[in-house]
Amino acid sequence: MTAILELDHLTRAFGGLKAVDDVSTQVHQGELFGLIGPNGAGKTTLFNLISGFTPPSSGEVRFKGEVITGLSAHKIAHKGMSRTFQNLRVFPNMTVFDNISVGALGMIGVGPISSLFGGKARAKDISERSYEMLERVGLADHADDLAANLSYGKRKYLEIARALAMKPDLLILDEPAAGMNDSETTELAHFITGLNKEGLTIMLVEHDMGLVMGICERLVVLASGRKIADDVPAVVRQDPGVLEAYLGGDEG
Ligand SMILES: Nc1ncnc2c1ncn2[C@@H]1O[C@H](COP(=O)(O)OP(=O)(O)OP(=O)(O)O)[C@@H](O)[C@H]1O
Repeated sequence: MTAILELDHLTRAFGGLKAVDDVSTQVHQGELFGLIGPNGAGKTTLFNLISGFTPPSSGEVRFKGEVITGLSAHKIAHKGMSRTFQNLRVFPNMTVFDNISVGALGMIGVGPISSLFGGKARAKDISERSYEMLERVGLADHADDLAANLSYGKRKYLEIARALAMKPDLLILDEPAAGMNDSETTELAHFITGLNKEGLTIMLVEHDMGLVMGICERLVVLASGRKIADDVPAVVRQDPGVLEAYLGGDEG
C-alpha cells in the first residue's frame, strides 16, 4: 500500500501544553481514514499541522512523498490536499455557484499571466467543474441562491463541493457531521463512502465515534495529544485505553 500522507513524530506545544505529542501514522492511497478523540484531544491541532494552518514544534509531514512541513496552507492546497472547516467558511453573500468557483479557481490558478494565455478556456473549465460539483452534492437547483439562504446541512455540502472542486488527491473533512441529525448523518455517511469508492482518499476528523466507526477502514485515536490507538474499527472499539479516554472524559 502506498502512503499518501506520512506523519513523523509530530509535536505541537502551546506554552507548556503539548496539544499534539509525538504522533506518527500514515494514510494510504485510496483509504477512508478516521481521526477521533474526545474534546481537547488535539484533533484540530493535528489537522492544522497537516494542512499547514499551524507549524509543528517538531516532526515532519510528507504528502505524496514530499516534505511539506512548514509550507503555507495555500501551497499545500495546491499540491492536492483540500480541507473543510469545522466552522463553515462559505461566503454567505456569494451565490452557491460562485462559492464553488472559488474552489475551482484555486485548482486551475488564475493570475495576470494565465488570463492572458487561455483565459477563456480556464473560465470554461471553472464553470464546468463548478456545475459538476454542484450536481455531485445535489445543489444544482440552488446554483443562483445566496449561500446565506441555504440550510445549515446544505452549506456543509457546499463546503465539501468547494473542496472537491480543487480536484484533491486527499480530502480532509473536519467534523462534517457536527450539528446534523441522525438521518442527515446517515446520508452524509453514504456520500462520503461514495466519494471514497470512486477512489478519493479521505481523512475524516470527528469528535463522535459513531460515523467514523461505521465507515472508516482505519482509525487513529488521540487523547491528550497522544496517539492511543491506530487500527481497524473492530479492534479500536475494544481497546481499553480508547474506552477509558471516551468514557473517563467529561464528554464523548
Ligand atoms: N492556539 C492555541 N493556543 C493554546 N492552546 C491551544 C490552541 N489550540 C488548541 N489548544 C489547546 O490544545 C488542546 C487540543 O485542542 P484541539 O482543539 O486540537 O482539540 P480537539 O481534539 O480538536 O478538540 P474538540 O473536539 O473539542 O474540537 C486543548 O487543550 C486546547 O485548549
